[in-house]
Amino acid sequence: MEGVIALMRPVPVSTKPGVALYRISVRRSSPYISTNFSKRNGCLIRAQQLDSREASATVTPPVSDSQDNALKLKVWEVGRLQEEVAATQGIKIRRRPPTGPPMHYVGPFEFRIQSEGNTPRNILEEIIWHKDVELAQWKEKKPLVSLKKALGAAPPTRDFIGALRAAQQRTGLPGLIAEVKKASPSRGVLREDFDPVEIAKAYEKGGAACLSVLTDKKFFQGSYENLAAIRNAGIKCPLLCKEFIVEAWQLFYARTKGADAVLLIAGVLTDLDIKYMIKICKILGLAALVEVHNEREMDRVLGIDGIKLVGINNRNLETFTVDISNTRNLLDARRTQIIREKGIIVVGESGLFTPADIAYVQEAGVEAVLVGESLVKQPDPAKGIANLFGKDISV
Ligand SMILES: O=P(O)(O)OC[C@@H](O)[C@@H](O)c1c[nH]c2ccccc12
Repeated sequence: MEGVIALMRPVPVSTKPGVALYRISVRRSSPYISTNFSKRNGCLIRAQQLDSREASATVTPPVSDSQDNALKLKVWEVGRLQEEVAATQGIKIRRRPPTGPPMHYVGPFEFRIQSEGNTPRNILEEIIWHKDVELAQWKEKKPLVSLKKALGAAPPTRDFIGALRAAQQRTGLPGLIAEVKKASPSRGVLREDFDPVEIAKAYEKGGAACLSVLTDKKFFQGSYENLAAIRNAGIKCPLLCKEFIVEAWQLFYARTKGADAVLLIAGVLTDLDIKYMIKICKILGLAALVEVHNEREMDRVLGIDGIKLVGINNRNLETFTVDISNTRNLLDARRTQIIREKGIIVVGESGLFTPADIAYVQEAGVEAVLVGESLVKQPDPAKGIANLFGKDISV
């Protein structure tokens, strides 16, 4: 079941008289299910599967002669299957309907009707749907082949996890991932005079082990230019590309912009997606911070091999409520045992403002923290770090 992933936008790749060949790409993470279909005598025939991984969708001859309708039907069917897979894993975030909101026709008029099915149900879903639209444009501009070429020119990766461990050993406090974050949907603009490189330098000076750089433009006013600028400014802290990743293409892109680590959100990605992306991260030398928010997500992630960094987000990305006791609640004795056995580092994320907050999550078992708002709002973010930890951790 997990091999079934939502399709498809048919792209004509060649047209000979009587035969039309289409490339059909899956919507989700997986380049391995790009499949060619050809149309002969009004029927769709699977012509070639480009990779050995199974794509379970098969195309049956369309009932009508309209190839377009048949494809749309398939898109819908496979999309439904994908949602079923996600639902069995407790994932509530749906992916954008691949064909966009459905059209309705009344006589000669054509219009879209808003319904539960074509309207995002919460902010995270809205972000993910917008990401799908953005991605379609980016991939057109920079197809995977060109990104793969650009990888050769990317700066080398630095050891994100090693930097967190070293900081924790040096200070006896959780290693700090300081976030370069201009704005967020829940808090609005956090800092008007936002100079990402200056902030990053201040974080490094203040003792941050690693940095997190928001790259989402629409909702967080971030950018990949910020990521690349920080990387090129000689900052030594390893960098996390803070993005809403739904496709493997984004991993390649992040790497070409100098990322050392990426975020994978378990509330958005199925187990299969996570496993697949972790493999690609390994190939690219990227660390993966896999983020969970609830017990179900935590247990899914603890069941996946190869994960070394798990973030517990204290903020619910669907409702924006923040509760730092979430970190403690998810780290009960049973899970803590698994985490120790697997050598996982847990990162406490969001809503950390005071030395008492840091002590609280450290007591709960985290070895690293991810902090944005409370640092970025300080006139001098380096001093902000000392205030947050209750002491200077730069030396
Ligand atoms: O600004 P805060 O409350 O310190 O939070 C930082 C970080 O945890 C938060 O930005 C975050 C955690 N997970 C995310 C996923 C996407 C965007 C942002 C986030």
